[in-house]
Amino acid sequence: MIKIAPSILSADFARLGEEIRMVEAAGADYIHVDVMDGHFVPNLTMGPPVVASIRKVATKPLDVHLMISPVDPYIEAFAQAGSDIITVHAEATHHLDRTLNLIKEYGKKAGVSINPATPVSAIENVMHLVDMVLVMSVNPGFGGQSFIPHSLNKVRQVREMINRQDRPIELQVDGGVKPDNIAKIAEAGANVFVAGSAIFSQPDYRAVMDSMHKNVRDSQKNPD
Ligand SMILES: O=C(CO)[C@H](O)[C@H](O)COP(=O)(O)O
Repeated sequence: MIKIAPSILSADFARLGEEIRMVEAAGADYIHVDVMDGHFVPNLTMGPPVVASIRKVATKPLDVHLMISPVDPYIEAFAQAGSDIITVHAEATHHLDRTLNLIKEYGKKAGVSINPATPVSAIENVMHLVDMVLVMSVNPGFGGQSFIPHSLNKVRQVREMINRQDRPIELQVDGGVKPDNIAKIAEAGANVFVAGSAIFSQPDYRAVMDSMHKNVRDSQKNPD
């Protein structure tokens, strides 16, 4: 079973509530919220007040991806705004263990993300603290970029690290995920797929998500 997390970065912000209801009705498992600060990444998006507004509309878990540095001073605000999963970047904090513990102190699921240039070894000593690992398959900052092929090796490496743990940890991939590459990413070991432009650029959100599920199912039936 795979999960799909539409990234609202590519939604029509003037109709955000309606867009969230539409992707949920079309089969979204999580609502992926990209928070960017114009410092850690070269773009600005939204903060806790927007997450709090989304919380009133969304029925699915809010999967909040913080691309901000510093990050610790903002964990409380994003937790209180109604985030369910808070993911931070290994590159964005000097004390990753402390940051992940802070998320857990607020009763939230903790995710850790690594950029394309960061080796998986950067997170091996915090695996016992995380509920999700997010492998970025583009350099974060913008939707609509192309999937970086060497990310597949990192997904395989993280899957091996997860398999060595004694509890389930989700493995999410974000950036350039499309119906035509999702099966390969799933084969590498990912189970949660963030997709922004692939979904929101199409008129029929359900058709895109259905084709993602179908392509993964077909490749599992007929592995090459
Ligand atoms: O975190 C992100 C960018 O930093 C976005 O979630 C990601 O890029 C999704 O967009 P797309 O599916 O269009 O690549």
